[in-house]
Amino acid sequence: MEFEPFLAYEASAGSGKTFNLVVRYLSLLFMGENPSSIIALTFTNKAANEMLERIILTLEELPKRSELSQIARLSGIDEAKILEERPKVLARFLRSDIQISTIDKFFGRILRKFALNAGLMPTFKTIQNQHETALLERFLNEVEVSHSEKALVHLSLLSDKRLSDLFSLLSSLYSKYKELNLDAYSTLSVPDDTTEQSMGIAQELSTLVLSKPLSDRARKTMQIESYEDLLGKSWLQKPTLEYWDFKKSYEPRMDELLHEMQSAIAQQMRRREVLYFKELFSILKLYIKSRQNMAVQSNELSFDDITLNVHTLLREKLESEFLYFRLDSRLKHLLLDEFQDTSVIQFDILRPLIEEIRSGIGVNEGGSFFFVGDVKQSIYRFRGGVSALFHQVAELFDVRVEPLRVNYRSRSEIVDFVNGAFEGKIKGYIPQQSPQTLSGGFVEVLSSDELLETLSERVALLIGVGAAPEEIAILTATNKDGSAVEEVLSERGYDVVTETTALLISQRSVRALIEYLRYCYFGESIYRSNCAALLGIESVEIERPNVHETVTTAIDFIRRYRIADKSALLFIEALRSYRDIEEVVFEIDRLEASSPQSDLKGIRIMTVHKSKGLEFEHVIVLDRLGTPRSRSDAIVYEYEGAQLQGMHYRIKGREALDPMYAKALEAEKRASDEDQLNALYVALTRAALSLSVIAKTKSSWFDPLELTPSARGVLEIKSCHTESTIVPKAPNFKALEFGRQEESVRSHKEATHDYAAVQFGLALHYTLEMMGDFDSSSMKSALESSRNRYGATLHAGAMEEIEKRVSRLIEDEVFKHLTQGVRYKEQMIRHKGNLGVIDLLVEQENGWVIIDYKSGREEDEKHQDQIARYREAIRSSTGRDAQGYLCYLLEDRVEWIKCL
Ligand SMILES: Nc1ncnc2c1ncn2[C@@H]1O[C@H](COP(=O)(O)OP(=O)(O)OP(=O)(O)O)[C@@H](O)[C@H]1O
Repeated sequence: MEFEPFLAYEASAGSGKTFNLVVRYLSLLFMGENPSSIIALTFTNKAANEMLERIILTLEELPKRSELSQIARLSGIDEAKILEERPKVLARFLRSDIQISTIDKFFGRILRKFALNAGLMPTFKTIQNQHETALLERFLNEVEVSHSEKALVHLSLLSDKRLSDLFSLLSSLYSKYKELNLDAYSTLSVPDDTTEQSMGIAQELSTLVLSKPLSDRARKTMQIESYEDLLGKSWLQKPTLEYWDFKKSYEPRMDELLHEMQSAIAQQMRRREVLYFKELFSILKLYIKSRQNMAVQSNELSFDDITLNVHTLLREKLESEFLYFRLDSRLKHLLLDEFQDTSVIQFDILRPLIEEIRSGIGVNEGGSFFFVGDVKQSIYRFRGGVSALFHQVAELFDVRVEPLRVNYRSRSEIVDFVNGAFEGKIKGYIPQQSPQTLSGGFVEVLSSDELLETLSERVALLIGVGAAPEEIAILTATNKDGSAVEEVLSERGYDVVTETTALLISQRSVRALIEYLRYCYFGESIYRSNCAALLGIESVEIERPNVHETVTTAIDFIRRYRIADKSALLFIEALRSYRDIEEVVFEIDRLEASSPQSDLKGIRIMTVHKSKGLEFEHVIVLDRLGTPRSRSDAIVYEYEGAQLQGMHYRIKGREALDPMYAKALEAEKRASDEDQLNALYVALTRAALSLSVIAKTKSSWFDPLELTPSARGVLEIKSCHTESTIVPKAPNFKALEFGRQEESVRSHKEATHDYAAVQFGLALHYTLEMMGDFDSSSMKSALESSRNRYGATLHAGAMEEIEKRVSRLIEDEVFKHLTQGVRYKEQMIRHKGNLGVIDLLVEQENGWVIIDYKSGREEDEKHQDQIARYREAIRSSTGRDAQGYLCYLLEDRVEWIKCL
């Protein structure tokens, strides 16, 4: 293998595209290239951060990394020499202006450089979305000034849309307006109105048909009250009237009239379309103007604003040579990840840069262009991503495209499952191979109508067998579903990481720092107390300093309180871009940067879209919680490869009358089916060790894959869960819930690697939890609930065994004695940062009794420690004595251990 300057990998998930990109990046470094001459771009912040982390980690651990041999092969430098050079290369890399970022941020940097040429201030802020109401106000103002109110109202009427819907349509058109010819409709003549003509033909047809002997229902449907009524007739959509009840009375004249009427109606629809686009485009122009003015005035730009401004600047205003001379004369190597999601406009901006590299002249001599992607994972069509671009670009720049066939991410059971699910479903799907070293893994497809319940059980099971929370990712279809999952899991005591909790400003160390800076600025003691509470200490001793230098103040603080985790350091970095402390205290809540993955503790919850490019040990993909909304976009876009060929106005029933429209609609449907399959492909290819798919029994998101409930492989856990807390948490005891079943935390306690035993333990606990009283009638109904819930996953005879053990328990004299008093089942406690569930807590006259059930005798000592912790927690929070018992519900007896 030698270094090929122009190369692309088009390959399936987990086949090492990003891996190879990192290898290539590092090879360039070892070949002596300056880090600032290499740009590596990807789509999401997460992916960019991960790429950076991967590069640093690989450099740090190079001697034992598999990348080493690859770098040696690619760069032609031998391994010993590479290792010798490593400290130097790492030091230089860390000192350089590293250009690894999202494509949006890269464009942001370009725009900042040329802001004045674009009529903007270089200090502009980037924001997620423009301020809706302010924008609406400005837009309506613009409409008024240009006397276009009528057009707006007309448009609203034509499309039967509320202003807010129209406004979001304008916003989505804004991002692609450069692909549209905004003047295309202004000169187009409007087809004649054919309503009357159609009604005339309809009446003639009606008279003709009604003159024949007909069934009552046929007679009824031939009565036409109005034009709208006519449009609703199902026979209008048919190619001929020689069908159904009309058949007997059919004569050819009927079809002549039908076809004449159909083409008149089709023309009327085209008329509506032309009128619609004329109005829409004139209004769109006003919208674009308001967006642009607003950006200038507020000095805030969204990523769409940035991209469009950069495009105007580079492709319309400046000479590109001049631009790239000024942009960065050092740029020589371009590496693009996830290329399938590049939009036409983004590519158009990058194009001169690639041309420059391709021309290989001057400073670009020896330059390179490398891109990787997977068309099957193209999921940003709605945002303008055009997967067809991949091959077009390869052709345009004469780049060799190579496949990668081996999956290095997922265990073989998962790879086989994914192959089986998508072969024949995704066009041209090539099954992936597994290396021998990655055999095994676990896949299950569960069918359930209680999605969140089943999900909690799966989480409990994974934690129960020893998975660390941060190794688990739950992928949902929408953000809303993610919030529902977050609520359920948090309620059950799990730490979760979502997009919001992953924000840098949500991290405890950063929040403590912010409170401290606020204290410095406002001098109010509340901020000081907040800061202390966040640090878990009595009080913050530092006196309020005189803040001249925010960054230095922040550094002093983190040194003093030893909170220098990665998030705090990254935050210090972010602070540098603020003008002064005043800007920090008022603006910091809008900081959108995320925390490094390694600082985040808890189960990951994210949408499938956000999971692209990422990998996790255990993945649970959850079906849609709600029913999806049906498509109601006003416009049907028609693409030919990456080029937008046309736009059609969506009208119900139009496809039967207008073949061009029918073709476009069909293509759109295919593309949207493909989007759905691609999203599922992304979802099912994130897991390394285990994958659980939780599907609804009806109208499931997974329907296109025709999955059946099944399980394959063995669930084995590689690593052990270690907890590292950066900031000490304040010890507290909090009675969270009474009478709730908390398997999640409970499963911690019966950590066993045997799936059947875990299920048995869970079902036994559940039965005891469900017993209102400890008598046999309560037991019967509790057993019933337990059977419903666990029946399918238990081994044969397990329920009977549970019944036997529970009956023995409720007859047990010690049990009867210990449970005299007020009983709290499944009492959740939090103590010293640890979460636990006491199976049964009894309040007696002379103190508390803690009972913890166990179904087996393994790990005695661990259990005793646990009880000791519970006793301490109860004692310290209630001030009363607590006795702890382990209650072993064994096969042949009940055994008690009193913990001292
Ligand atoms: N040649 C290789 N040798 C060893 N490990 C590899 C190799 N290639 C990839 N891997 C590992 O396999 C996993 C998946 O690789 P990577 O993330 O690069 O795949 P990808 O093709 O970018 O996936 P996706 O399309 O899902 O983004 C990573 O953990 C990576 O370190």
